[in-house]
Amino acid sequence: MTPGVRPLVAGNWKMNGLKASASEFRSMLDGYGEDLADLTGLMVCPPATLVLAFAQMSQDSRLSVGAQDCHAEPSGAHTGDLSAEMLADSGAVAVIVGHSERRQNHNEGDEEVHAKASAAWRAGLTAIVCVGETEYERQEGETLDRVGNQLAGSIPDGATADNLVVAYEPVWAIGTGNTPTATDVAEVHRFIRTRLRERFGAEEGGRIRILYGGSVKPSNAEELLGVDNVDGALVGGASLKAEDLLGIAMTYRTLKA
Ligand SMILES: O=C(CO)COP(=O)(O)O
Repeated sequence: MTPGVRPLVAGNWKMNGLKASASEFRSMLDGYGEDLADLTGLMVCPPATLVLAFAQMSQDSRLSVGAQDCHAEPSGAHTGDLSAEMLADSGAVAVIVGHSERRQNHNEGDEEVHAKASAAWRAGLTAIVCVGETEYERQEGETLDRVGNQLAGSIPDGATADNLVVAYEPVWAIGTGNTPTATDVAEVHRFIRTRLRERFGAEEGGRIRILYGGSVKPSNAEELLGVDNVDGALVGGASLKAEDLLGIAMTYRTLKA
């Protein structure tokens, strides 16, 4: 945690969810009471097909809806792509960019992620920029170099605590059940915090949320979310079950007690 920073627990549904998932979403809405909302922000990033429906359902709640990717251009001849403006128009307030699955499956490099983050800002969305090392890079001792390069290359100038969230997601921890030790998480998050302060100023850089992502579940949330400079979680698999995502958010009851 970072003193004075409201954490965020965000669920990344990836390519999962049909209209029938609305009941799962409604359970999240119902479970996200005012007492929990006082402790942490809660967001669901469903597939783009559900953004509009979920945004409409959550209109009077404090649960927010994000998207998982956007194109860098506002409109044009890009069959199958969606612009940040379209996502904002559908009710998204944030968009994940540079997730490792997009970096790997779609060959997205830092330059493209940078353009997508700029597009998010142009449309008034918060950019959730993902960074993280592969297993090989960790074994070779290259973790901080890799993360440092991704931060420098993927985040445009002008980041603030409102328009940027950084998600540290070690690639080898995603969907594997493996997580780094709390000490390793602390080292990387401290490094990211230092870089953000250097680039965006001590105060603004000190307030930008840095989420941890990779096999977060209710049973390990307390250990991971309690680490210094960990300001919430980006949750994949466990976010598909309302009780698990809420269970992770509820960790803040214990941590703030
Ligand atoms: O990629 C992730 C979130 O963006 C993490 O996924 P898992 O929580 O399934 O490991």
